[in-house]
Amino acid sequence: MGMLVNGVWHDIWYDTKETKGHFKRADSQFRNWITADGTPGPSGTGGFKAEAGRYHLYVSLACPWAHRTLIFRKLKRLENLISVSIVDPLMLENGWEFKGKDGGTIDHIFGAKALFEVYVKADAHYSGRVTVPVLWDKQTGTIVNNESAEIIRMFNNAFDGLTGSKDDFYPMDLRGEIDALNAVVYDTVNNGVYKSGFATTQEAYEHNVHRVFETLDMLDKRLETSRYLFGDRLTEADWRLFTTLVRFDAVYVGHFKCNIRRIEDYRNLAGYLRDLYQVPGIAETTNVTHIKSHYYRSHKTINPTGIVPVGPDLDFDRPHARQQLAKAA
Ligand SMILES: N[C@@H](CCC(=O)N[C@@H](CS)C(=O)NCC(=O)O)C(=O)O
Repeated sequence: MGMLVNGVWHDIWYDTKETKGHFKRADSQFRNWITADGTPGPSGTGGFKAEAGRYHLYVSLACPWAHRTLIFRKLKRLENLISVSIVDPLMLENGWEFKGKDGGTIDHIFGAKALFEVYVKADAHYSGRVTVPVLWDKQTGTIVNNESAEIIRMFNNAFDGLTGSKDDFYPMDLRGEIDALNAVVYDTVNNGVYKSGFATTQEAYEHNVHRVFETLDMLDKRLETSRYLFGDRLTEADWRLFTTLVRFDAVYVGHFKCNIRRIEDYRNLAGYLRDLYQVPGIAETTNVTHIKSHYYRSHKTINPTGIVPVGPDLDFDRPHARQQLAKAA
């Protein structure tokens, strides 16, 4: 674990001294957008036109943020248009590395040993964390964007003219409501589990872990009568929640101490999670071995022995019976 300072790698862990034990996630720095015609998107500059074979995605199969982008690449039929490199699950003194084994790949673009080398190629003076996902432009030789929330929005429609896909996970009439729910789920669930797990004071941990479960309880109620978060329409809000839920019982309950309840204990969230997992293509994007091995072996301050628990027994293929709700709605 570490970061780049003016293009030079330093092996340092998150500093929580100035925030009374609270973990604060830094903002992503590359914020350009791929658009259908290359005009600028909501932030950054233009020049990134949707083209087959031009872009490359760097991901970790362990990372919930990167997982979002793999899901959208799959659902929006972008696999033949956008290539992928997969880092090794262990993130230690060199940060994310390419090992080319056990489900990870080499760096298909540069043959780099570590992801920080790719950041330095984009900006020789980059200072900041070296995170996945990274969306790379082979044509201009730079990082287009390293913020998953924005990458999935690009994938949702920028390439539709090339793929013919009509699926829209951010429909115009729901945008306001999706944004509002995303904000709560991001703060208290997606990032909430990290704020609980990376807390270094009892107070910071307790504050955040209660908020995780307040939101999960609220979502469980919402899903009592609704198949997905917005009725029978699958939206990006569901996929953003999914990548945290699918990791929850395997790592967040134990490793991040989010153990008030398990997802399996929730009447509706448990079936909802299986429903999403069983959407064609999604199981292929989910790698529980990478997930467990990354968290338990990379965060030495939380789990110094690096021992990976054997359980729990997870079976996301069990029936979920949530189709009934869609009919009732
Ligand atoms: N806001 C970013 C967060 C990405 C992120 O924090 N990824 C983690 C892996 S789950 C990472 O690469 N961390 C490395 C580090 O912080 O040094 C996004 O959603 O794309």
